[in-house]
Amino acid sequence: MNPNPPLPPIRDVINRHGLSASKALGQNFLLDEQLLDRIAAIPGDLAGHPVLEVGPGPGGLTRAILRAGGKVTAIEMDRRCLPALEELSAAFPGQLSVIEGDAMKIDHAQTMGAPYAVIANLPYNVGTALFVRWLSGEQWPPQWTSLTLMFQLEVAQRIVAQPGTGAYGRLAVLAQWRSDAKLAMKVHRSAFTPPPKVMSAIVHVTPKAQPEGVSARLLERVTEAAFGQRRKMLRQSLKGVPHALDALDIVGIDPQRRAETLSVDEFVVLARTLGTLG
Ligand SMILES: C[S@@+](CC[C@H](N)C(=O)[O-])C[C@H]1O[C@@H](n2cnc3c(N)ncnc32)[C@H](O)[C@@H]1O
Repeated sequence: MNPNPPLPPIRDVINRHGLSASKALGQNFLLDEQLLDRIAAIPGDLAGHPVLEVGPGPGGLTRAILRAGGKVTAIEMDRRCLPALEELSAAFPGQLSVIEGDAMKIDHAQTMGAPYAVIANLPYNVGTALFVRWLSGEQWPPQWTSLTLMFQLEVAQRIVAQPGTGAYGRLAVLAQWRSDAKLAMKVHRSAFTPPPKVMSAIVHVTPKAQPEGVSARLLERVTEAAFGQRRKMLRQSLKGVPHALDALDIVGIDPQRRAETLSVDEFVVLARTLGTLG
């Protein structure tokens, strides 16, 4: 492995391959190599570790992951980026394979075959949809060992939010009930080319043991109903979920409380009890 082959600045790669940023594909590129190396360090030691990178674009973050020793499988939708990624693959022999396609339509676990870290700087809508997918599987622990993902700052804050705050909701419960989710780094909008309108942040998620006897699907059902009418009391918002009011009674949660006052653990206990009543 050659950790530091000489590479042209990313800006030159972008210019040489005519990779003008496409708004439709949510392209905001990171060019600062020091920043990229710091992002690639967030998951911990990547030497020899399989990494799934979604949306490599011209390969800025990709080269940082390769320098850190990761064995990268990168899924990119924009075929204009493929020649630049091929150059990167040649500079790091045997370390990078590129799949042209839509990451939403690809089975990641099957593609990777072994435990893998996920690293991605994606457009907001795709990032959130994939995040929900990575966290929603019934199989736990999942095949991914960590998620290191760039989000709009406001979305990152919703992921790590604590009860009693306006940001606390479905995303927080989903991210925290069987994972640790941390806001690892804020990234100023000026770090991107072109700069987006809002600030960004990187969230780092690692799986932890799943609480016994709780179905991911049932927990999702409860949080969807509870936060779907977040200003209402639970006795109102959970009315449509069979046995939910009985479950509140059994576990001793006051039905006059609102969703945002319940801790993640309380949601877990509620879903576990619901599972025994169905
Ligand atoms: C915000 S840019 C980031 C590019 C690069 N990783 C960086 O950090 O500079 C997002 C990239 O994701 C790609 N992309 C968008 N939607 C995608 C999808 N559904 N599947 C795979 N790649 C996608 C875009 O083409 C673009 O290259």
